[in-house]
Amino acid sequence: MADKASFAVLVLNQISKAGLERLPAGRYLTGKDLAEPDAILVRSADMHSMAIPASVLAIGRAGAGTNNIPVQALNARGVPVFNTPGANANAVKELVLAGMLMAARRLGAAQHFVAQLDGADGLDKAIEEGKKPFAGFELANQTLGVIGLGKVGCLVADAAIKLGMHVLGYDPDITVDAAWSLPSQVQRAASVEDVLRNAQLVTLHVPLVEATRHLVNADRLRLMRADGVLLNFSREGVADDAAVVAALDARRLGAYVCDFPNRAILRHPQVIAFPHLGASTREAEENCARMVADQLRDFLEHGNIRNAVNFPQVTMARESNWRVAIANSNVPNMLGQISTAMAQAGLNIHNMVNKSRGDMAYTLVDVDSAVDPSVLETIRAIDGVLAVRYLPVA
Ligand SMILES: NC(=O)c1ccc[n+]([C@@H]2O[C@H](COP(=O)([O-])OP(=O)(O)OC[C@H]3O[C@@H](n4cnc5c(N)ncnc54)[C@H](O)[C@@H]3O)[C@@H](O)[C@H]2O)c1
Ligand SMILES: O=C(O)[C@H](O)COP(=O)(O)O
Repeated sequence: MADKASFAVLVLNQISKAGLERLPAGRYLTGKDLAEPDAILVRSADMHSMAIPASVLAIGRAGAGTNNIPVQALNARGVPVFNTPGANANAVKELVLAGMLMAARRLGAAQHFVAQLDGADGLDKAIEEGKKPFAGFELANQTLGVIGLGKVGCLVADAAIKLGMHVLGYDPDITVDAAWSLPSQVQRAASVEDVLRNAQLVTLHVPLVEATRHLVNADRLRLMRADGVLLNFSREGVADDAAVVAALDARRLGAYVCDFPNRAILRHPQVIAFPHLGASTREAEENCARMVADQLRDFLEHGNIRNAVNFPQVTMARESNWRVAIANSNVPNMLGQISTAMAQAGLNIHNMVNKSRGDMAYTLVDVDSAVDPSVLETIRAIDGVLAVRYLPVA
């Protein structure tokens, strides 16, 4: 493990230099072979099967989805999992637009047709004759259903309105900010079924959790129009791909645009698949890397928590040189026990913030003098305390 004034950060995926540069070399050691890291930076690497070292204090996901990270197990260790809400949303929106246009105008098949022409005499005739199967439809005046109106879904809805489409949106837990960001023309759907029944194109922008696994399944696919287009830029598993292929084969669905190829959909003529490219733009990679590095650094050095998927937002400006950060279960009398332990050690609390989210609570305490290690041990021993860190200003 790095000494007190520095931190080791294990980097599991390619993270943009723009972000790694925010972790100054004098204080941060970054690399892919660190045995006892203080933190881990990750994109889509699967961490479920990985033994996460006991030294790890935080995980930073340079992106939105955290289904590749064992968040529940990390809760029990009091380890926050940071992500970067919105930092790659524009990149995904643009690829969704590309996917809709590719499906509507049959661009993949049309390009394939041109690529296999041999350029011999009669090329013009071959082109004019051959283009007939690729006539498509225009997006303007079509209805797009957007399931999940978070950072990506709201941008997609807005872009679709600007293209002259009608938009039907569904999100039972839409945030106030997201609702404010939506154009007034977006219609509110009552259910997933409502969207599938009434939209020609349907795009999915929900996280993969147990409640959204196979959100679009065989029964629900039957509600879609036979020439309908389903777009999945959420995650593999949000749509039941076997059921999608069955619907395509039975001509009950027109096309499937998907960012998560797998054996079920590979080489299907009505599938347009990308190799998980939604966030793969220079801009998105830089945005995500910068955002996650800044959040990780603020946590490691000051205990502040911004954009953790499993912790409340907790930030407090430094007003003294001695800070203690405590993660604990959200149960009664934790604050009382923590402040009693401090008072019994003669520590005067200068400033304090405590917030909870679900089962998790987090406390930052600034005190007026240095904290003896024995006080930290006393706090660690309190039933329900998950993690304790001492963060003196060096
Ligand atoms: N293809 C890619 O490269 C790429 C890039 C970014 C995000 N994603 C995926 O897209 C997901 C969404 O990204 P985001 O940045 O918009 O996240 P977000 O957290 O801002 O939005 C997700 C929205 O889904 C809503 N939701 C959850 N369950 C729902 C349900 N059952 N029905 C309808 N809405 C539901 C939530 O209320 C939230 O508003 C991510 O979790 C990730 O899996 C993929
Ligand atoms: O959830 C996300 O942010 C995207 O799926 C991006 O994944 P990536 O960082 O592996 O490109």
